[in-house]
Amino acid sequence: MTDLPKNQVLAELAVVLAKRKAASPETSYVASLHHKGLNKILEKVGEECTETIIAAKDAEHSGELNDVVNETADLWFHSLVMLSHLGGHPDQILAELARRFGLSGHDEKASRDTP
Ligand SMILES: N=c1c2ncn([C@@H]3O[C@H](COP(=O)(O)OP(=O)(O)OP(=O)(O)O)[C@@H](O)[C@H]3O)c2ncn1[C@@H]1O[C@H](COP(=O)(O)O)[C@@H](O)[C@H]1O
Repeated sequence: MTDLPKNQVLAELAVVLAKRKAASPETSYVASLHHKGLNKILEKVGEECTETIIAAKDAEHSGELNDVVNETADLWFHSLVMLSHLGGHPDQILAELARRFGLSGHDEKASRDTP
């Protein structure tokens, strides 16, 4: 737990994930994922995605969001490891979301469907 401001978390995590590419798999979980390769990382992304879906369905009935928050954090984290493994950076995702900001999904789809 740190007092890192929330708007710096993705950037700081990206720095750590990049450094872990050269770290020992014995001492670092992220290094162990990089070491095992893309297929293992994608397996973890898929697992966390499924666990997020299950937590969301449970939350629909219980109204309790703790598990959804934890599983979504696992999903985001493993997605960031995937991005890092491929040489990407969270800024690219933030830039894409910023580009889409204010553009209705219906309008965007209609513009794609127009020949
Ligand atoms: N944010 C995270 C983070 N979120 C989740 N996890 C780990 O993700 C792993 C997988 O979660 P699972 O629930 O699937 O756990 P599991 O059942 O033990 O996994 P498997 O048996 O399937 O391998 C767990 O070991 C969690 O601890 C994380 N590990 C690391 N980080 C960040 O990455 C940094 C670097 O981590 P290290 O490389 O380990 O130093 C840390 O300082 C953190 O900031």
